[in-house]
Amino acid sequence: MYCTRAVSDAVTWVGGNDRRLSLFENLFPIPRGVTYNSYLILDEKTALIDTVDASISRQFLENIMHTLAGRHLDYLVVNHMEPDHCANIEELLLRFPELKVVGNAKTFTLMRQFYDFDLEGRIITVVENDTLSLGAHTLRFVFTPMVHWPEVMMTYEEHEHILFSADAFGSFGALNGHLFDDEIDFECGWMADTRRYYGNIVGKYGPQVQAALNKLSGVEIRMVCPLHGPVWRSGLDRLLDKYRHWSTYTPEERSVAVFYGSMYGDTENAVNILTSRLAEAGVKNIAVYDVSSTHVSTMIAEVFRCSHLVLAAPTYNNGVYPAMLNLLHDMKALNLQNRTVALMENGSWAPSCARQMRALLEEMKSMEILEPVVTLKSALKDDSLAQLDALRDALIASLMAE
Ligand SMILES: Cc1cc2nc3c(=O)[nH]c(=O)nc-3n(C[C@H](O)[C@H](O)[C@H](O)COP(=O)(O)O)c2cc1C
Repeated sequence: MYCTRAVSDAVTWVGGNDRRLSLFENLFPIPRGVTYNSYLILDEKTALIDTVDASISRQFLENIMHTLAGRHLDYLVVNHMEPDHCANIEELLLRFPELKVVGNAKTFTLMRQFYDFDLEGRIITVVENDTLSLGAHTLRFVFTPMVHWPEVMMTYEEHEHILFSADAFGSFGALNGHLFDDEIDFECGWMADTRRYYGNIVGKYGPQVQAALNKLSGVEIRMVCPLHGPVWRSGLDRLLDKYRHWSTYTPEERSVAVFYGSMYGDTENAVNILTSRLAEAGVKNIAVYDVSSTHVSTMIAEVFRCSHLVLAAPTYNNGVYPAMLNLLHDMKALNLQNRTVALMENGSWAPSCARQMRALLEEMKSMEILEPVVTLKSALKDDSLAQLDALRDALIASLMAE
């Protein structure tokens, strides 16, 4: 049975939810599930904006057939060729013999790499700013390469001022009946999932996101329809503000996120003492994560949020504790920059973890390392407490600085 929602009189959401998938991209935990959004526009001509993942094909096809109500599908616009949005192209070509697929040159290169179906006479290749009239509605194609794949474009509908934004402005999380951002409590789960989606999926491509935002800056946008998560119509300014922060690697808040690794609890104990002393000194909202039990995608999202990071870990086989190393590698891979970092190391005979963490941070841009670096030799002792307090003071002074 179909399950659709009206986006406007002419535009219908024909996507669906997957709450069974545990790992998005076989990497990222999605305990709240995920949506695959697709939008059908009915005018003199009919146009579908992107398709969905194979896991929800049945629901998707029922949605489309119901919404079309016997009409033909004229156009399928492919904004993004990632397979979680492309599983149904062939089926649509078979069901609608007159259907034309709209994409750019790179779209069709990727389509031919992924699939074998015959595109002869079935494609319309567009270039930047080309338009396609559906009647009252006109689609304009805005190229946004590397947000986050090379072929990505956004489709701007000029009559209703709707931006179909591909993966940009997307979020993890299944839609629980709600479709619009004003139907959900955004701070309750959604904000964290939107940040985690951005940081891990799009985060590396800040300059390209900036280029896309600049391209769209003069355009009136009343609604943003992404390929995952809610449709944005009320809180658009808030989302754009977040995207400006994230894409320039500017922290959202002056606050501290502590990431620690610990086998026997000694580094953890020192972290607990440091955070207690920070709290006693009035620092609010300190976030603490065990790198061994927290998924790296959650920690990456927190790095995007916070201005100050504390990295605390044991030395392990003359190297950095592996789970901490994983976080640092991910931070580098995702282009993270512009943070203030405090370091704490442990080691029972030759602690060298801080030196190695510092070297990795120096490979990133604009990472300020606070002094002193705290070195523990096994358990924290009275004589190291002064070091810990000095680090606390340095963190507070830096947090309070403009
Ligand atoms: C497999 C393994 C490798 C280690 N390698 C080193 C090392 O290279 N240098 C060092 O000083 N300590 C090394 N240690 C010791 C720990 O870093 C040290 O005991 C530390 O205090 C553990 O902190 P924790 O109590 O927070 O787990 C190693 C420990 C283990 C289990």
